[in-house]
Amino acid sequence: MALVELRGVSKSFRKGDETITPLDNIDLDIEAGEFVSLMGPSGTGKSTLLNLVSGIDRPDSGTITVAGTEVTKLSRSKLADWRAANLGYIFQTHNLIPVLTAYENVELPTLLLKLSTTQRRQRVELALEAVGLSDRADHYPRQLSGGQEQRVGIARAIVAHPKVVVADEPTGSLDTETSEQVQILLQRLNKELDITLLMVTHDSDAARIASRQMVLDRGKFLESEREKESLREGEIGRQKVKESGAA
Ligand SMILES: Nc1ncnc2c1ncn2[C@@H]1O[C@H](COP(=O)(O)OP(=O)(O)OP(=O)(O)O)[C@@H](O)[C@H]1O
Repeated sequence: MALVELRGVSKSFRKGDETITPLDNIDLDIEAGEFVSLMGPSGTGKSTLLNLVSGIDRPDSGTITVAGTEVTKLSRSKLADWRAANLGYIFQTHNLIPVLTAYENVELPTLLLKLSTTQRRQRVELALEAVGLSDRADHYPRQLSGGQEQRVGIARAIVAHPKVVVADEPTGSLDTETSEQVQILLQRLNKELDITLLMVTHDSDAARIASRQMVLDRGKFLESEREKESLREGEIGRQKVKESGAA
């Protein structure tokens, strides 16, 4: 069985009189140790998919199983504990708490786990070390660069040793150089720490660092390389227009 398994998953939302179906009866298998990137036009349901895999939202139909646990069957209270122990979430804007130091921000998810003080400290120190920020442990977010803040966000996502880490446009608000550093870091975490990653991105360079590249469009995953490539080219075109300030 794959580490993440989606079977017949559908999700719709109502917008006024209209029903939109970002995910229409989709299947997905992600094996342990894989790094999967997910691209697709804006509004196609990429974030919706991450929210379902992480149990933040529930599908209308279908099942989602992560590391043998059928997430779709868990009650709301069980889901919170399950998520704390099994799932890491990297946001586009790191969402760090400004009044807490880097160390305290990374420590937060571990407070939901049954760990001794020593175990907790070791986990936080290891996570900060993994992202190369041991020397910034006492710094507050405002004392860090954008790239360093994102690395703290990544340390926070991996500190509980989750089975899966989902990332929603982790390089979306970074400049090119910092974005490349974060991409290298994610690739290292995947290869060296064997962290299974599902990353949504609009950046085709970031998508290429993944071991498998998927594209979602109109409720379905695109299968053929030709379809995927033409969609990616469309994304690059849109990105260039945005960068030139024409949009
Ligand atoms: N809670 C909600 N209530 C109503 N509509 C929603 C909700 N969440 C998402 N949607 C709609 O579902 C569609 C898919 O949204 P989603 O955020 O998953 O897209 P996306 O592919 O991540 O987009 P982007 O690339 O712009 O971030 C959009 O039309 C969005 O407006």
